[in-house]
Amino acid sequence: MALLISLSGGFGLLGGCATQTPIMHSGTSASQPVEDELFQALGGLEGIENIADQFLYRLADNDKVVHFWRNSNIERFRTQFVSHLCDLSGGPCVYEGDTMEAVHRGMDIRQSHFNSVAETLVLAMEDLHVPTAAINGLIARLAPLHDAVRSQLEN
Ligand code: HEM
Repeated sequence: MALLISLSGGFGLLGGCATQTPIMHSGTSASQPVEDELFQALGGLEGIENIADQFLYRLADNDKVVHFWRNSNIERFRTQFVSHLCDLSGGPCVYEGDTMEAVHRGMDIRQSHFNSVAETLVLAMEDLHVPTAAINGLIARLAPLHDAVRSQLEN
């Protein structure tokens, strides 16, 4: 239940992108922000951090998939996840972690696992009253990553 929280020592202590200066996309200037509507609709960086935290709280209660994070550094995951969602939604972050394929290789993620993680993310956003259009917008940007995340096994 409180597995993830105990691993991380409490979310209140977690660091995140907000405390750092976001890395701007190359080719941009202060007068030409790359932030798009989806990033704004998600509540900006603070909103995305809240989404990541709520996602982790819900994940801790999700017996179908929580074991995948058993050996993970949750604070690191949280930082990278925020950066990835910020980048993906058009915010001023540059995700510099490994590719989705490399990160998830060998985890044997099945379709049911993928669906459960996606559902957990949607429920987390609903908890926070993120507008439905923004939820759908983020899911639409995550969907193309499906094949990179999922194992090749058909199951
Ligand atoms: C579109 C869907 C997904 C996206 C965009 C995504 C994104 C990410 C990101 C950005 C990270 C952090 C990478 C890093 O540490 O550098 C990560 C790590 C991780 N993801 Fe996913 N993920 C997705 C689906 C899933 C699913 C379905 C599972 C399992 C059922 C999963 C399990 C994990 C685990 C366990 C880690 C931590 C790996 C570690 O500790 O090194 N992910 N994911």
